Amino acid sequence: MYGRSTAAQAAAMALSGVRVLELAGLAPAPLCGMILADFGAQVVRVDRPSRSAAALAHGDVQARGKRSLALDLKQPQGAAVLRRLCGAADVLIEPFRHGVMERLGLGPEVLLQENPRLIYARLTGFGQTGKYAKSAGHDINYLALSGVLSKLGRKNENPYAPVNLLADFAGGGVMCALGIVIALFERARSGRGQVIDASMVEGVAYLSSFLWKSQNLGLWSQPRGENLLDSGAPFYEIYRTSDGKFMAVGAIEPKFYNQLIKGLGLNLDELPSQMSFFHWPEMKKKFASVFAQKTQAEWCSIFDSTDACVTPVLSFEDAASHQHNKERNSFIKNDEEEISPRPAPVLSRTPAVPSCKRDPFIGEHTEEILLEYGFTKQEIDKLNTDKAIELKELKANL
Ligand SMILES: C[C@H](CCC[C@H](C)C(=O)SCCNC(=O)CCNC(=O)[C@H](O)C(C)(C)COP(=O)(O)OP(=O)(O)OC[C@H]1O[C@@H](n2cnc3c(N)ncnc32)[C@H](O)[C@@H]1OP(=O)(O)O)[C@H]1CC[C@H]2[C@@H]3[C@H](O)C[C@@H]4C[C@H](O)CC[C@]4(C)[C@H]3C[C@H](O)[C@]12C
Repeated sequence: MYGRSTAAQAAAMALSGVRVLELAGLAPAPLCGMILADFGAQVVRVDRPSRSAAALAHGDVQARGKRSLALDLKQPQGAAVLRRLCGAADVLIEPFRHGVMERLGLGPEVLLQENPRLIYARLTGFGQTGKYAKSAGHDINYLALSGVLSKLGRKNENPYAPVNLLADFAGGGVMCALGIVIALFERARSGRGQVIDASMVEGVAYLSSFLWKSQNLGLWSQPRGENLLDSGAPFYEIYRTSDGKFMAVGAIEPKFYNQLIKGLGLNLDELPSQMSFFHWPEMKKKFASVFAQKTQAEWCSIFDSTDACVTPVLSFEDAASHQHNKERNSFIKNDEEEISPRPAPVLSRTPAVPSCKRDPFIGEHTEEILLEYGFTKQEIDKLNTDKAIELKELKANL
């Protein structure tokens, strides 16, 4: 089931024994559940029965280490099953708009009444209150409303959202996982659960505290795309090489900047001062013309052993096979030969031991999970007959 480590190491993981119910949703909640599973939690993903079209739309590519229970929450019997599961669980992650769980009779008041130790995590875009609480949205909308998107993008171009990494994942899935771990820690002292209102707008805004707190440092006094860290500075930029690849330059401090200039074969005395904003565009052109003269590999051989803060921009394939990342086993391969990043951070004594198994089919573990949570075979058969659940008979690969 687990990585190349032993089952004993898996049992020793930091979150071992924590029971999590993750209601199937889009991107952010599945990452939250995967993080908890990677660090040892027993995560059950509650899927819509596969016969529902919506089930397919929520293909969970972050399903590592999870099991799947197919349950129709729209049926009273289905909602009753979830209530019973929550009575014996530690964490519930719900990824729906405000009001959905209440309509299902599964709001926090009900579930926390029945299990005061439950940690009820509500991962939304806009939060449980406020003008947009019931509005649909996606990463780009939350990033926009947080103010962060206005700071991203090059001079004279529209603001740029970096895929759906910042709001969905950094400000959503990861922030929610942090909230759950904090609540679990607090429960060890108080014995009580609580509701986590994880808004992606606020999560990504919180991540940007440095931008807010550094407004008066002169770091952001220029228009977007003309500042030190937002593609304005020639020494904090990306340059194309002669073979059409790229090098990332982050030589901020003068001691590193001097090594950059040396590596480029330029003369510091013949260049404007490093922090001369006015000269940055012409310096950028100069650096670009120099980087364009050599291949990425040639620049790596020049800069790899220096503190010039210059690194190759690697594709996923190259990142997984890069010497540094291989030396640290930063990327792992599962039983299906799929490569993906290993869990981070690395804990020295109780590291994450990610599952190597393939992702679960919808409803693959319905019966196993219900039996584990105390349902009888008769109850399960009745639920199946009434189509409140879906049992997945794995067809033997004959
Ligand atoms: C890969 C694409 C997604 C990329 C990430 C994207 C950029 C994001 O930002 S994801 C973050 C979205 N926001 C949130 O998660 C915040 C909180 N959630 C919400 O705001 C909403 O859930 C919503 C806006 C995301 C969706 O709103 P929706 O109205 O659909 O849902 P809710 O209001 O929350 O209500 C849920 C209803 O469902 C009922 N429910 C839930 N569970 C069950 C259950 N077990 N049984 C029964 N019923 C259940 C619940 O009761 C609610 O019912 P009511 O409304 O009646 O109360 C992907 C984005 C789009 C995908 C494509 C698309 O779906 C079309 C194709 C579909 C096909 O099947 C597969 C291919 C697609 C092309 C598909 C491919 C990809 O998945 C996408 C591109």
